Amino acid sequence: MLLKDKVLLVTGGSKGIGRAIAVQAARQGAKVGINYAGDESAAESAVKEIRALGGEAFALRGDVADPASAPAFVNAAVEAYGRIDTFVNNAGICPFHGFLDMPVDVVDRTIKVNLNGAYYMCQAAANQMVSQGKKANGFAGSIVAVSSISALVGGEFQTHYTPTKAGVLSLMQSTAIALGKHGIRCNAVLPGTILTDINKDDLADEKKRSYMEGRIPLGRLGQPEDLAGPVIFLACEEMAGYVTGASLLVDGGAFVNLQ
Ligand SMILES: NC(=O)C1=CN([C@@H]2O[C@H](COP(=O)(O)OP(=O)(O)OC[C@H]3O[C@@H](n4cnc5c(N)ncnc54)[C@H](OP(=O)(O)O)[C@@H]3O)[C@@H](O)[C@H]2O)C=CC1
Ligand SMILES: C[C@H](O)[C@@H]1OC(=O)[C@H](O)[C@@H]1O
Repeated sequence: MLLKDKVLLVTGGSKGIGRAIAVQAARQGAKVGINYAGDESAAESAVKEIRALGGEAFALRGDVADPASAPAFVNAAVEAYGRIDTFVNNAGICPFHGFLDMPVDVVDRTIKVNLNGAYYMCQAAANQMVSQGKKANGFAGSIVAVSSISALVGGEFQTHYTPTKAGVLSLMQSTAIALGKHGIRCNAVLPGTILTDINKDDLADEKKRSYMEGRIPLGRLGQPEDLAGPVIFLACEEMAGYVTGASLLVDGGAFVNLQ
């Protein structure tokens, strides 16, 4: 088991990519904490799924856009498990909308959740890891952020969203520098198009869905579970102890497929 007795927290862990990470972390021996925004029954079912595997989990409601939600989540984990080892910043929204008539509140909310929320959460997690100090092996913890292929390429209906994903990637690069001396590694995963609630409506358009599928050399859209292995790898100090400031595309090859 790659994360035996480690503590892993994940924001937006009740559904989609975050849930797949939480479940795989529990399979790998981690004790898990899940943050979610509003859907209590999804969070309860994620906790139930982990406990059914014999794992330990708790869920805490909190809007990541609220700076107070970050210390609340970290403190709840410390109360439950005594420490944190890996923090996965995953919560995000993508309300598809055209550029020219983009409402101000949609831009502001997307930035507050995806980028400001990532900043507050990673900062709170890092402070906890620094206060725990380095272990005998020199590591104090790791942070993995779910950025996106959209950090590197654009989207007509994602002009408010893609800058937040580029921001999250940049945040991991700068925190890798700021936190290296504390024994904290910071990395990003960049998913391609993964089938979750976030794009259910967008991909209900069959024409768009088959266009997106056609762009992927591996021949299929992603599943949330496709992200779990890469995140666990980056979290695991035995496997990825010299990896920090890195970004890992998990997109079935979509990014490199020009023609
Ligand atoms: N799916 C994809 O194709 C891709 C997704 N990503 C990124 O992956 C991450 C996860 O997305 P995905 O799994 O697809 O999305 P889902 O919609 O399936 O899940 C989103 C999760 O985030 C939570 N959440 C949403 N807003 C907040 C908030 N303000 N505070 C706390 N939790 C919140 C949701 O909780 P609740 O339901 O309670 O609101 C839910 O647990 C996002 O950052 C997204 O940008 C990146 C590239 C591709
Ligand atoms: C939500 C989209 O389907 C998804 O979000 C991303 O970050 C990817 O680039 C996809 O566009």
